[in-house]
Amino acid sequence: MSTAESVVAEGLTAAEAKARLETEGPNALPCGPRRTLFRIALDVGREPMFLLLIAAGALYLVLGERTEAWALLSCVIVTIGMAIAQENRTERAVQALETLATPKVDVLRSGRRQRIDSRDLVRGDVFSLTEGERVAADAVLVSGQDLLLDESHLTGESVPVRKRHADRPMPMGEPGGDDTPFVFSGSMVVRGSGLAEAAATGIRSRIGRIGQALTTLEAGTSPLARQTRRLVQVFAIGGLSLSITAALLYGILRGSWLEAALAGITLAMAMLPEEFPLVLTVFLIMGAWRIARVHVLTRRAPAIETLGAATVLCTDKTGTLTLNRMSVGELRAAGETFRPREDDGEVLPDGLRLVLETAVLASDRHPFDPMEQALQRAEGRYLPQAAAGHEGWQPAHHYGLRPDLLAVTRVWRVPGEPACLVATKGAPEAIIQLCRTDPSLAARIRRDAEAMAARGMRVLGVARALSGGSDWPPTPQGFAFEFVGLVGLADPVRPGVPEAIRECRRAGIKVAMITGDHPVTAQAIAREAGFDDTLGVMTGQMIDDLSDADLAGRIANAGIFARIMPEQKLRLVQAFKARGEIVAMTGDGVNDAPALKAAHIGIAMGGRGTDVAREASAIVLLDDDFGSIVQAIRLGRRIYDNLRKAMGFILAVHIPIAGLALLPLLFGWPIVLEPLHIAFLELVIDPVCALVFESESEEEDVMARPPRPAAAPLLSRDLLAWGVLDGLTALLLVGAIYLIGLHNGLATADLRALTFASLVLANFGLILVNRSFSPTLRSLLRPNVAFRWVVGITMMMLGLAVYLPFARDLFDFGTLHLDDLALVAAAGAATVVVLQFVKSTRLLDLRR
Ligand SMILES: Nc1ncnc2c1ncn2[C@@H]1O[C@H](COP(=O)(O)OP(=O)(O)OP(=O)(O)O)[C@@H](O)[C@H]1O
Ligand SMILES: [Cu+]
Repeated sequence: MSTAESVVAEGLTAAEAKARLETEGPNALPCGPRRTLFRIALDVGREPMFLLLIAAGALYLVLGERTEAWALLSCVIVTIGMAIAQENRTERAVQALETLATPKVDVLRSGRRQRIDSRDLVRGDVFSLTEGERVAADAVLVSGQDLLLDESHLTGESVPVRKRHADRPMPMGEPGGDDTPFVFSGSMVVRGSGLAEAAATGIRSRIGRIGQALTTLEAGTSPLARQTRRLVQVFAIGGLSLSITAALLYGILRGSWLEAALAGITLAMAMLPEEFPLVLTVFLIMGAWRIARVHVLTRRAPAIETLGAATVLCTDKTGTLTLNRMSVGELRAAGETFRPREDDGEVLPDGLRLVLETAVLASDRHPFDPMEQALQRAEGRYLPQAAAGHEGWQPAHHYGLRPDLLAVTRVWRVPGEPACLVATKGAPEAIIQLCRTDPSLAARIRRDAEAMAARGMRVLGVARALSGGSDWPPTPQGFAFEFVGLVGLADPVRPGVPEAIRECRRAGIKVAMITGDHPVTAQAIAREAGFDDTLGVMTGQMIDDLSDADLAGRIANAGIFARIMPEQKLRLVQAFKARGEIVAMTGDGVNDAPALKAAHIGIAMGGRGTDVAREASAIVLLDDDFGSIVQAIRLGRRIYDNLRKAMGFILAVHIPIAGLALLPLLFGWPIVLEPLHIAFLELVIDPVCALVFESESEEEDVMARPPRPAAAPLLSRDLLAWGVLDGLTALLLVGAIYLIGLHNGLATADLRALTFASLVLANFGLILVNRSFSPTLRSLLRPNVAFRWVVGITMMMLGLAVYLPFARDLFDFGTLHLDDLALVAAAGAATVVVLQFVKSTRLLDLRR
């Protein structure tokens, strides 16, 4: 404390702090609204099915039919359960940023140390850093002992950085790099302690600014959820008006208003499209699970539907397209070239020793970076003596990678030497700049570097300098560097990537590479990976020089974006979006977060990504493999297809149910479907049947057709027509059986059992013809385990309902005889035959 007090005597006074708190706001990040249990209960209570069941149950109670009433009310529990399960799924995206806030902090106010809520910390406050705690605000360190901070949430660098206190007041700087005095809100103090003067709090802090950028960008609501809601609305309004009309007619014609109400409710239940949202939720949850099996984690359910519509896929290069398994592929200096083949007895030419040695000296001693690891391995192989010789050298200083200078510089104290050795490596342009080489040498270096890059290698320039003192210049530009040579690092393209890219191209998806690497390297890798070579290259510099409108115009002809800074990714996403593309984008760093959030599908890297990137993304790639993205897209298309099939099916099955509830009412025939039957069909049989589509395998052309237009409706005109046709066919067949039974003088209970069973069998027929968009017999018969299960379970439930005395009484079923069963089976078979014939005429295109 003694040092601290000498630097910052007193800290703020209470009055100053209070005034600042009022003008600048609390030191906290805004957090998203949370759903309360009350809200969920309220939403469930508004479910129409819930209300109808309760109404029907209440009417039964009034009518004195206890058993029916309780059976219906137990269905209420089923709806509540389903609704809560559905609610629970929504937006569980935990805000990592929120949890970063520390609750308490020690501050120095008027010379006294006191503990306050971290919310109340203001700019200018002197506060303490403690091991194991997160830093409360962006601040300049004024005293500190042996401080190590984990800044990975800002830099993505998982190795903790060392901090050194400032001995004079200074403005805030950048995160990353050792021995700076700047600490940042949300970083973890890994070791040591200190005092710091707050420079920015709350939303003004760096993490707050990122959080700010994240919340101001619209994530966009799921178009599918919106469409489903509209579908439900249209159907519900239609169904309700029909039900009310029927109830009024019934009441007027027959005079019994209580029964009229019951009939109306029955009809409404029959037509209520409550399965639509249910199926959507289930398919998305199951879809998330399927996608997880190809090592892709879904964080936001809507991403699954959007995946299938993606038109542009922007991907990182290193680690996603390539293995990030670097090896030294070439060394060059003064006309000499060496390409390691890793044979025994290979020797490194003398003229290239210095290149490799210097490159290693410009690396961490225990490197984390795969490039630096590769350099160290090469040194161990070709220069074991040099590696051993550097053991005793002491690291003295370090300059990290910066957007404006793509180079890493390290200063070493050499035992027995008066001067320190400064080694640097980085992008050739950066090294040329550092060495201030004359134009002819610069031109030669560029030529060499490009020749190496053309072989797909990442090229680093290497330079060295000697430095006397211990007073290091603020930037590496302060040293007198001398150019040493070039190192090329090879990073093989991931196996499977060329196939995955070919698949994307066939599926009409444009793949764009976004890389920080040199354009020539990027192009070489693109060629190897099988990118569309008619597309050009754009660099970060070119992008900076273009207006948003020009960028959106030019971007269509580019497939490679090289020397891009993470901050520029957001503009690229927005330019693609301005062209109406559906953009999927990968990223891993903190700076990628706004772009990931802005993309339709943000894809974070699970392996090397930061938490912030993950939180901003819709999906996380667990194995960082490009191939997995393409598999996820393929699954996304399949899930969407299956969802459409299920929606078509649901539309269809409502028609016979509603028809059989309505027609007897109109014509004065015996009523066979009562609320309980309908509840059984609607809450048990239909949803279970709809599940068959979830496990339906993909259409043969799933990756051979262009992405569906983003605005394409879920139920297209053709699919709608097909669904109605399906339903009418089923109604016709089941209605015919009902009339045959009626004609043969069956008792109402027997007729009810017959009709109900035919309805279930016709349902199976509808499943079969809806399983594929294609009319081939093969697609009709392809295996689907779920279908067998559903048929088995449904038949069992039907059997129990018809033959179990208790259930038979509850459902008011008569007996089914053998000839009845034959008729029932015929209903199912006829549905398939008729509709399969219709499908084979190909008058309707169900695919879109
Ligand atoms: N450890 C390092 N030492 C020296 N230079 C480096 C180092 N890391 C990166 N560079 C330089 O900075 C450039 C950009 O690197 P960066 O890591 O930002 O690329 P990136 O965007 O991750 O690229 P990619 O898309 O290939 O993953 C590199 O091409 C290289 O020239
Ligand atoms: Cu329904």
